[in-house]
Formats: sequence, structure tokens, C-alpha cells
Amino acid sequence: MKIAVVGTGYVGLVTGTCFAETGNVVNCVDVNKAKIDQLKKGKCPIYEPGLDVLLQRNIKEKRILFTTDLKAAIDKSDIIFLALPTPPGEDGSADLKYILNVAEDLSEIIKEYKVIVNKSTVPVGTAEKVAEVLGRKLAPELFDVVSNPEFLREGIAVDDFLKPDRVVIGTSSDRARDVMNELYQPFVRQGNPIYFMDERSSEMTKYVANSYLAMRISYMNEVANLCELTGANVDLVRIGIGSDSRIGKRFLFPGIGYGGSCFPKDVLALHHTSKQNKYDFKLLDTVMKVNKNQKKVLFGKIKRFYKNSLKGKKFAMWGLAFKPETDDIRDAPALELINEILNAGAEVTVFDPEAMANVKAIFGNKIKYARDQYTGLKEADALLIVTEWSEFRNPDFERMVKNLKSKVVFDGRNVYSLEKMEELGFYYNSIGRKIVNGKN
Ligand SMILES: NC(=O)C1=CN([C@@H]2O[C@H](COP(=O)(O)OP(=O)(O)OC[C@H]3O[C@@H](n4cnc5c(N)ncnc54)[C@H](O)[C@@H]3O)[C@@H](O)[C@H]2O)C=CC1
Ligand SMILES: O=C(O)[C@H]1O[C@H](OP(=O)(O)OP(=O)(O)OC[C@H]2O[C@@H](n3ccc(=O)[nH]c3=O)[C@H](O)[C@@H]2O)[C@H](O)[C@@H](O)[C@@H]1O
Repeated sequence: MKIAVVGTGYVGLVTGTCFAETGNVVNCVDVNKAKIDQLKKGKCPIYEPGLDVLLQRNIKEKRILFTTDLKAAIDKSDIIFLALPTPPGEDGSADLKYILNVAEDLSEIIKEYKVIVNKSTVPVGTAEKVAEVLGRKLAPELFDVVSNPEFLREGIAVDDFLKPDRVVIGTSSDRARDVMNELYQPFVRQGNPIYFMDERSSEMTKYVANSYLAMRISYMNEVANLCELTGANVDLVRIGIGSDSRIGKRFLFPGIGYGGSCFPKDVLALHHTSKQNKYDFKLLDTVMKVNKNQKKVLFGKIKRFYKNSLKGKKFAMWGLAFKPETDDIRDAPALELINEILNAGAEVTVFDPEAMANVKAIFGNKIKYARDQYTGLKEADALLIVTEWSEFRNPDFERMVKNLKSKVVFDGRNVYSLEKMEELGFYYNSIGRKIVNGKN
């Protein structure tokens, strides 16, 4: 099939590459010329495991092409995917300007029937808005607008896309339904379902999924805080409840608040939709408050340990990305923590396997950047663990002990066992568990 993907960010690039991988010819368009130039040379502008290999293979096979020329891409395609940003506006609602502007451009370009598929996360009613914009210039038989929300996770995006738990498609057109059904067949061969529904329900499904997961994490963060006060161990509680098949094991890990480009903005946008409909969605309100609070938990622990006197202290920070296996730092808890440390007059040397360049673009020389995970430890009063990259899980403990000025670790992701930290003689303060070699 012939596909155009408008927007080559995390979602657009993965979508385009995976559709090319299943034999389609994909023309990817972006307004960012530097990104397109890079992609044309086969260079992947983001760190996403497995993506570069697929990208290069499909470039070689000429199944994926890149351009800044929207018209050229549309003319060569029957299905047009929109993978454009939907950032929060000032009032918290998803800003639809990118989507609606492109819809307007499309209304000038389209000359024969196209299926326009919205992959961005958009509020209920957006498919109708897009159709309304297109319909100002185009006859109704020239297009169908479909909602096809994306559920991939960064860091495991290729796998999530190629083997989705489910595909959700919102359309009221039989013609578009048939096209989408054919397109997705290679991705549902293991019996994972395609759910067809109306556009509004499909758009709602995406927000409800993300907000539910954010709520689950927030619930566990609250549980963790209570465990600390009561002497229970949240990791054991997590295992204890996760084996109940009604609850399930995944997305129960407490930490220092959810981040990333989606959970924060999507909870906010669904909350805004509720407000618009004069519905007081109390749970969402609480989820946002809990997350804001949780992002401060690690710094609170640090402040208490140093009795509010942080001036001149030096910290080493492991992990900057909002989660492992990505270079994405959008709404990452690390950013807030760095700001708090600097505001308190302390210094920080950071290390992350992939996200250093993105952090440098924000903080410049206000902080130090370590060559590897151990060099920053030399002068550090404490080590802070912020992202649970695999390489932090089983480090060279001997080197860690030798390098760290003080044997103090604050762990926002519970990567070490309490026994190990006890054995090594560390003061170890993690989330929802007792403090090792110190008092709760
Ligand atoms: N990042 C993720 O893991 C997921 C994101 N989503 C949703 O997908 C949408 C896109 O998200 P990301 O890919 O993360 O965004 P992104 O910011 O990484 O990528 C968006 C791309 O669109 C391009 N762009 C902006 N205006 C354009 C225009 N007029 N024509 C062509 N290209 C244009 C930008 O230059 C950028 O490359 C959002 O609605 C997001 O909520 C959904 C599932 C997962
Ligand atoms: O709409 C989106 O953009 C995507 O948002 C999330 O994916 P993503 O943000 O890439 O990453 P997650 O793995 O969901 O993690 C989000 C945040 O929650 C935190 N988290 C996750 C799981 C957990 O148990 N505990 C926890 O604190 C992570 O550290 C991270 O900060 C969803 O999981 C995807 O299904 C969705 O497509």
C-alpha cells in the first residue's frame, strides 16, 4: 500500500518504518529540514532500540523515503497518517493547531480519494473537526478521516508497533475500514485483535488508557509513601498484589513520579475535556496532585538527610531520561531534581547513556557531565539514582564503594536490594522501603 506519514517524531518515524518493514511504500514528511536531511542519510535522529537497523534496511530497499514537500508525499500516497504534536495549551487542552493546519494544507492538495488517519493523541471530536476543515474545500467522497491511536512505549516502540496488544480503529466508513483492516493484517497474525469502533470512542480509548496507567502508578506511589511510614516494604506489597490476575503485575512500580511526553499531558487533557463537559473528574485531579508531589519525594529525602543545609554539597546523578532505553527527557523527573539541587546551592555531575546531549541543551555548563557512570562519583557526597537503566542495576560495586566520597545513595527507582546495600555499608534511602544504615 502507498502511505504518507506527516511528522517524523517518535511516533511518525516508528510508524513509517514499521509500515515499510511490512512491504508498504512510505513517504515521510516533516517541516524540520535538518531532521529530514539526517534521515535521508539513514541517520536516526532519536535513540530508539532496533529502529536504526529497520530504518536503514527500508531506506536501502527504497520502501521509506523522506521529504519536506507535503504535496509530493501526498500525491504518491493513498493513506495519510498524521503523527503531529498535540502539546498542552495554556488551559491544559490538547493544542490542535498542528493537526488542523495540516488538514487545511491537505484540503488544497488532495485530488483523489485518500484515507486520512490520525495517529496523534487527540480529544474526542477531533476526527469531526479534521473532516470539517477538509470538507470546506473537498467533496465528501474524496476523503475519510479515521482515528487510530498509538499505544507504543518509547524504548520498546518497534516491538510495541510490530506486535501490538490491540489495534484500535475509529471509523464510520466501510471503505476506510477495509483499507485499515488490510494494512494492519501483518501486525495481528498472532490473534491480537483489531477493534473497530466509532471515532469518538477510539479517541477516548487512548486518553483513558494513558490516564488509567498514570493513576495506577500514582496509586502505587501513594502506597509507597505509606509503606515508609508503617514499616512495610512496597516491593513486597507490589508482588503481593500483582499476582492477583485481576490486578496484574505491570505498571505497579513506584518511583519519583511519571514523566515523558504523554502521561502528564494526556491526564491534563482528559481533565480538561471533563471540565469542558462540566464533569468533575476527581480521580484525575488527584492523580496530577499526587504526581507533582512524588516528583519532590527524592529531594525531600536529600534535604532531610542534610538537615536542609545543601550549600556546597556535590551530587552524582545516574539517569536523566524519563525512563530507560530512550534519550527523551520531556517532563523527566531528573530536570526538576537538577533545578532543586542548583537552587539549594549544591552541585551535580550527571550521567545518562543516551540523554546527555538533550540535557546539555537545557542546562549547559550549570552542571557537570560525566564521561561514564563512575567518574562523577569521585567528589560526590551522595549518588542519586533517577532512571533505572540496566547498567545501573548491577554496577561494579567495588568501584562504586572506592570512588564515592561518602557511602550515601538515594535511589528513586529501587534498583538495589536492601540486603546488598546493607552488606556494602551504604546509607541507602529508596522509595517505599526502610532506610538501610539510617533511620526512617
Ligand atoms: N512519544 C510517544 O511515545 C507517543 C506519542 N503519541 C502521540 O503522538 C503524537 C506525536 O508525538 P511524538 O511523535 O512524540 O512527537 P514529536 O514531537 O517527537 O514529533 C512530531 C514531529 O512533527 C513534526 N511537525 C510539526 N509540524 C509539522 C508539519 N506541519 N508538517 C510536518 N511535520 C510537522 C515535528 O517537526 C516533529 O518532527 C502526539 O499526539 C503524542 O501524544 C502517541 C503514542 C506514543
Ligand atoms: O501515549 C504515549 O505516548 C505512550 O505513553 C506511555 O508510554 P511512555 O510514556 O513511552 O512510557 P511508559 O513506559 O508508559 O512510562 C511513562 C512514565 O511512567 C513511569 N512508570 C512506568 C511504569 C511504572 O510501573 N512506574 C512508573 O513510574 C516511567 O518511569 C515513566 O516516567 C504508554 O505506556 C504508552 O502505551 C503510550 O503509547
